[in-house]
Amino acid sequence: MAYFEIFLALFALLFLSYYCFRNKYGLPTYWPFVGMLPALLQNHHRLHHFLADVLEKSELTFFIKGPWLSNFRLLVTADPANVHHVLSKNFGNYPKGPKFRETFESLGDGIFNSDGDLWQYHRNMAQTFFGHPQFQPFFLKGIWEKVENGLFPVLDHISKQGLEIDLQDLFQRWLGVGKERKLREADKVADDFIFDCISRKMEEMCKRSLSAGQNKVENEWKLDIMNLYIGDKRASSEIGSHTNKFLRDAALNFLVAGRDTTSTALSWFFYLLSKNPRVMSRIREELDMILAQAKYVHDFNKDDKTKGHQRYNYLSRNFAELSNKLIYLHCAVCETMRLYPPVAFNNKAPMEPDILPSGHQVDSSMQIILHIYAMGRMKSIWGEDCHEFKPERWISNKGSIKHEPSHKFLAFNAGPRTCLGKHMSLIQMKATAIAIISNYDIQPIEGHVVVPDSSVILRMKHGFKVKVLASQP
Ligand code: HEM
Repeated sequence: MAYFEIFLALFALLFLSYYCFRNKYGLPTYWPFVGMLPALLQNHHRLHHFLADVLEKSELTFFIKGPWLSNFRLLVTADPANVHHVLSKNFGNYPKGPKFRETFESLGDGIFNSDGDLWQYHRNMAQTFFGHPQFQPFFLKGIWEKVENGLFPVLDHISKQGLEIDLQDLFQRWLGVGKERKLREADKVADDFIFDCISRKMEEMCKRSLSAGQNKVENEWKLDIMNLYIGDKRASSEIGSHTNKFLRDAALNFLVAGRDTTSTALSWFFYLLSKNPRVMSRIREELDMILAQAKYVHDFNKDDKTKGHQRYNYLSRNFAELSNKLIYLHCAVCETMRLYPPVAFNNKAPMEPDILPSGHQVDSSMQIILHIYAMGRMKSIWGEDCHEFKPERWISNKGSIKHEPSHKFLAFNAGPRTCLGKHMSLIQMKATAIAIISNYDIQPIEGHVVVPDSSVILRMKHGFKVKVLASQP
């Protein structure tokens, strides 16, 4: 009997708490002792979507409080004015902070994990490297080689054998072909690989500087970012000595920066195309129109089975001159990253108390989450049709690409820490799209469910299962 009474009392307490504390607007409830933890746990499998719902209902900013006595206090925002304030206007007050560093400890002292002088140092090095006049042609040549030697043979094999594959997995492997792939396997292997590269580079550089003129050596170094670091004379005085560990951290950060983001973006791009055949047709039309304008249609006939291949050959050989004509393709790529930004959120730690443009007060006991995924799905930012995949929203009345400010389209971050690989990855995605769209049809496997994971990199939780067919003329 006593048990029954205890049970009744507990039940009554729970009911009363629910009645008193539940949030009537569908927002997470703040419970005694446990704070908002229950709502987060209940939605952990669809966290980004859940937070987007919450932000839509709460004028774009919401304060999440954890259990009593814990210091779990998160201000989540999708408000472009707040984003602009944190990432640009008051940039100095919002470093990544020590918690970010703890979470991503394996990235060490690389650019992602650093603030202040160390960050500025890495940023300058990377800008010198990516801004080198030889970089762009060097990078483009690398992409086409990777497509022809790495991607086509695999896709041909898959299509001839009629195999089912996970496209997300394929992109991840393809962009991590060869030595880089080892990075995925384990931290230890990653370290061994990078340390090995560093010592080989140091040896090579010593030999070269003994045998060649100094000017020639310096020009070559700039095409390899690690050589740039190793050869940097300011290093020891400005940021401490260039130990192998420091060089390893620098290298790992650049490898991680480009690989997972671009492969994730490409996976969502082909997923959205498979759901929107209209967009796929418009991209093909655009490619054909570019060929027609270039008077490259002379020996095509309608049933020419090599048409796709010829289209690819022409576009890849002339990509540098033609890339600014790929307007619809560019818009489709941006639209993909609006709905599925490869980096789902950005984390900041205020140093001094501040008031955000939305009126929310922040201080050093909190973390701020700039929710990039949610930002792409807010009606107040992108309009009533914000959940639709519509590349046209990126095209201006004059037919050119519409510029959206980076604090509204945050996929590549904004302000002084804007992504340094933005231009590069857009080129890589458009080139890969041309290669695949010209030569293959990607057919999703029926019944396979594609949903985003809850992690910071917005990967597809169960991948993207497809068949690859050689494309019909
Ligand atoms: C679709 C592809 C890409 C997307 C969506 C993307 C997105 C981003 C985002 C959101 C950040 C800010 C991260 C943070 O502050 O925590 C970032 C930073 C960065 N990205 Fe990218 N990125 C992409 C490709 C690349 C590529 C190919 C590179 C070249 C290696 C690159 C290099 C960097 C670097 C060096 C930073 C650090 C900038 C800094 O802290 O000053 N990214 N990127």
